[in-house]
Amino acid sequence: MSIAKILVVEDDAELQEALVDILSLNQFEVLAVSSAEQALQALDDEIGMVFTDIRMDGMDGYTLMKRLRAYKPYLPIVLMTAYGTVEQAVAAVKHGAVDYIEKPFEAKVLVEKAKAYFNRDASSEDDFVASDPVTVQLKTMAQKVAKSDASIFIGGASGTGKEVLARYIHAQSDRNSGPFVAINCAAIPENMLEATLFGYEKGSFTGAMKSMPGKFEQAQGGTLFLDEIGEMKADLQAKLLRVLQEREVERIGSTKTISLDVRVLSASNINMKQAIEEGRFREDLYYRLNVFPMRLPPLQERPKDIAAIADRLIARHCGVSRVQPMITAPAMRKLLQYPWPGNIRELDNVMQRALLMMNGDAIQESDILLDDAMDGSMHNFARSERVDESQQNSEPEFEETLFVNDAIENVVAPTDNGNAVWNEQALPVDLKAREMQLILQTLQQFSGHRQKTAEALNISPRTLRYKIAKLKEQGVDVP
Ligand SMILES: Nc1ncnc2c1ncn2[C@@H]1O[C@H](COP(=O)(O)OP(=O)(O)OP(=O)(O)O)[C@@H](O)[C@H]1O
Repeated sequence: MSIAKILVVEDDAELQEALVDILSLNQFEVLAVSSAEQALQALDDEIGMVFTDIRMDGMDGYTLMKRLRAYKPYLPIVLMTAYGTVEQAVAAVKHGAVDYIEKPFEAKVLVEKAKAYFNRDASSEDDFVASDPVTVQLKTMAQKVAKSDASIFIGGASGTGKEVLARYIHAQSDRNSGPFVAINCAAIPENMLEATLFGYEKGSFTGAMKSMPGKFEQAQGGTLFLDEIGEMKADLQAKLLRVLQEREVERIGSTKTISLDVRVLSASNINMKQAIEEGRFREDLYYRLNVFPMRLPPLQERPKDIAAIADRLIARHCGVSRVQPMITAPAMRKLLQYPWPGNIRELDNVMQRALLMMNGDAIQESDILLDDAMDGSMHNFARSERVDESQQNSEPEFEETLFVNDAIENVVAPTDNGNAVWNEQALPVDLKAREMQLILQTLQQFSGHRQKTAEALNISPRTLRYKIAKLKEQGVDVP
């Protein structure tokens, strides 16, 4: 839960005290100051909303609002206005205040405003948003099964929310005061996965400088979530099965057994039945993990989730200090018509882009930049280049705008050795950055082979050379 506070700026001591009491009684954290100057000093990342008086000695509420806006463009600011200044307050709303309250006001009006603008339900990352009948049913099932210690296997494509569901099950269980430990079995180097899961003693292998508890031990009293379990190699599958059967673990290099009180949840996006048939996954282990199977359908199969999850993602990215924009009907229609191959993770990216693109207080259809449209633009772009080249220009024509350069700066993160690496997380919204990403991925795919990369991208080797030179200028490590 966020520790964000409401800042109250009021020079009338009695009124200030009353405001603090009302808000505190309604579970808000409050910080009160008596002047605009003090408010500017008090401003920090914990301030999630401001109620300010307008007429104060020194700097007035309007000026304060403008100054606050400069620091924090999305901070909700509510002006408290006396009779006679309402018109000005209305004008101020046009210039950035989210609302105003006319004095004298009832306590409930103050609380309503606080709830409306401050109460961004970042309530919990653990909450599993479900609005579609399919997921509503799944959620009800999760609540019931959470109360037992049964192992649950969650199937579903990448980005459908398997980890979110696992966290939700933990949160709903009697183990929720214990730890939730998640490990992605595919992300840990094969030779380290055993040590990571079971722990090791100092000196048990080269590099084991000190003893370390494994994920099983770390999850004592709580839940261990084994993600991408389908990627686990056969010998480790056998060891995992033994640990699950005996409910005890031995660290590598130790003969001491440690009893376990851990509930195991697991997930995979591969077809486990097929993996078993092909001998890649042990059937006995699968049945131990799969006491209670759950499956998250692709987002496309639960369209009623789209609006609810989009709202939650927006709230998450706006945090407590930005007014949450609404999604216009045409924008929502666009979201509903898209097939979402990347599921909720892709929806998340699209919402983040929309928040960057939007102007005003609502997300418009044009702010929704879908991946396939972006890839499409990339191909159109490549085609238009070929036309340029056929005109025998000595150098390809590119719109190298400042925006492009900014975008590249955002997607490359410098490393310790001064080189830059591609930072997928920081990928911004514009098409050029996507284009550059595509070039790098294709280069990697063909181990840096220029000719093959150019062919795969359907651009000429000369264009590719030009683009690589541009990337290198930006400090990107090109394979
Ligand atoms: N029901 C939901 N409500 C809100 N956010 C969700 C929901 N489901 C997924 N998300 C968000 O979508 C993103 C992907 O979810 P998650 O990591 O749980 O997917 P996954 O199926 O485990 O993916 P992978 O198989 O790639 O590990 C996360 O940002 C998560 O917070």
